[in-house]
Amino acid sequence: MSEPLSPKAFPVSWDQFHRDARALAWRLSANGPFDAMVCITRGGLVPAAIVSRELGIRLIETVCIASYHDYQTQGGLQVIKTIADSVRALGDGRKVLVVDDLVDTGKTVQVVRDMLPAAHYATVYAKPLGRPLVDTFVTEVSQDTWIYFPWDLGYSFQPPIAKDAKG
Ligand SMILES: O=P(O)(O)OC[C@H]1O[C@H](OP(=O)(O)OP(=O)(O)O)[C@H](O)[C@@H]1O
Ligand SMILES: O=c1[nH]c(=O)c2nc[nH]c2[nH]1
Ligand SMILES: [Mg+2]
Repeated sequence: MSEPLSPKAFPVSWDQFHRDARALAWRLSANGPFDAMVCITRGGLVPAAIVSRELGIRLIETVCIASYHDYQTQGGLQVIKTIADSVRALGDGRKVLVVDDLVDTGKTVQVVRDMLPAAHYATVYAKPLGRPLVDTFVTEVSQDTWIYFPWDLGYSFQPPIAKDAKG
């Protein structure tokens, strides 16, 4: 793996992610009710499970987009699967909630906004460049921060902070 491009790290535990996703659901409860949810895979699958449970949303669809192919480097956006007809049949998306784990540059959310312009866009975390593209989020981190999600992490030895200390 190459050196991180973002110097700051924001690691998120499962507990913290659950709390933050539930906080997102609390905020969204003022905007609903929603007839359907679209989650942007894969990262959006996890908050989608938590938010749909809290808000009682049963029609859940995916839009499958990949863009970060090489760790922290964004490549061309690939739409692997577009939004299903069951959601398109609801119109321009006025009562549809679109969920993702985070918005960074905003390019991913923009692609979905072009498909469903009137939907409500929500992410758990946001960075400044992408923030204007979402309607609701919980926590903002700086643009030079990389968010480490619990599904990408494992337990490993941490060297002590002081260079001469022994672990
Ligand atoms: O705002 P942007 O700069 O477009 O980046 C945000 C997107 O990047 C990540 O997805 P990724 O493409 O890495 O795929 P994944 O969800 O399958 O991990 C993340 O889950 C967001 O969907
Ligand atoms: O795990 C991730 N952390 C991030 O900060 C990020 N930004 C875009 N894509 C991302 N994936
Ligand atoms: Mg994603």
